[in-house]
Amino acid sequence: MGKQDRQFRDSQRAGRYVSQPTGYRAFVPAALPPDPPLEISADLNVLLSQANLALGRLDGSIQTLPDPDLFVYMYVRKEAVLSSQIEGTQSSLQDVLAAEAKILTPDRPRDVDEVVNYVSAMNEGLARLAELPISVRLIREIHAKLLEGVRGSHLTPGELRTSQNWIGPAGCTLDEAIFIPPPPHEVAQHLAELERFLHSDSQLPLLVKIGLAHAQFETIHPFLDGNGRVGRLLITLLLCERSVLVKPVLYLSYYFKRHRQAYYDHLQSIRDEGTWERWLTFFMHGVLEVSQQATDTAREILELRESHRRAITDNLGRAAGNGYRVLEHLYEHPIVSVNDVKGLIRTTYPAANELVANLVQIGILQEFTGRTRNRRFRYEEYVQLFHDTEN
Ligand SMILES: Nc1ncnc2c1ncn2[C@@H]1O[C@H](COP(=O)(O)OP(=O)(O)OP(=O)(O)O)[C@@H](O)[C@H]1O
Repeated sequence: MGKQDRQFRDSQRAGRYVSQPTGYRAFVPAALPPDPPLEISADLNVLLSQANLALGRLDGSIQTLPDPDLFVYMYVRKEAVLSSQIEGTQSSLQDVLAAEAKILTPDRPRDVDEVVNYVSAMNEGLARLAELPISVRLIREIHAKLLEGVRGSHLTPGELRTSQNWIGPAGCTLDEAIFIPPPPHEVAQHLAELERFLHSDSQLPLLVKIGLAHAQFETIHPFLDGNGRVGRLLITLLLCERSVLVKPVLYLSYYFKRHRQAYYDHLQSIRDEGTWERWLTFFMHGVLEVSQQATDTAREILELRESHRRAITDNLGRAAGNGYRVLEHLYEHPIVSVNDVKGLIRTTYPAANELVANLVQIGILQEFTGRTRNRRFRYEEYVQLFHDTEN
């Protein structure tokens, strides 16, 4: 086959641009898997094994934690913050923790609710997996949750789009678009094909399947808003559904955010040049890098917990038992008030106040509102473990 023929064939591999009656050209994706079939080079194969190993190690390190659920809390919030930050949302992890602890500050970013919704969408999606496979129906439910009452909520949450959308610089017109996804009447059909691919017993390695599925989802762009976030949620849900991870602890959005332009460019060149393998290489690098980092985080959490348990044993005397209870609680609720502690250990206000003062004294908690009433205390070192990779 000549060079030009090959170029033409590759440009049609992921789909084709089709002229629409009103004059513009929309991209109509071809069903997965790619045809001509993927060529998994020796290098990509090595990377795939490394990514698989790193994911396995991450999964193992979470499962050996004394109470895995306790430690998942921050991973989910971190992924939610990063995925929402890729474009637009300004909220940080600290803002989300404060919002969840119901701390109202005048400078609270308005878009923090978006991240809180992302957390709910992730948790509900994971819970639904017990009853429902990953399907168009589940994706729509997740979308509805994600957009409930926030940015884009006027854009039909949970409903597939019925008009043409496009991707390009903010406020650009259809004529100026970088990319025009398939016309609205085809969306349901392309999503159904994607669902079939996900449930087919093709021999492709699971990570390859997930990488292909994410890119295909972004190409279909089935909603008027939130496509990026739903597509990234889909990655985590697939990893959990297929039991690659027992818990949602991979914050891959960290990688997409850091390499945002490359992320967008890869998605675009799949469509224009059929470069599925290049995208998969980029994707596997991300899985590898973030898995290793998340495994380190799990080890650091364990070490922190050990050292703080020791500090409690050494300093709290008879109150040590209550100290351990508060410490465990902090992994799921890193911000507490004296009243929270009072309720947790069922004691009097003065006793809870004293315990909190002791925990401040030994460096576990820190008051951060600067107020004398309604004080709030944060488990600072724990929150900091997740902070480094945020910005
Ligand atoms: N050529 C492209 N340029 C930019 N983004 C693209 C491109 N192709 C696909 N995308 C995907 O589209 C997403 C943006 O779509 P949309 O605005 O509907 O999603 P969102 O979740 O509301 O936004 P965002 O991901 O930007 O926060 C990007 O995150 C990316 O995943």
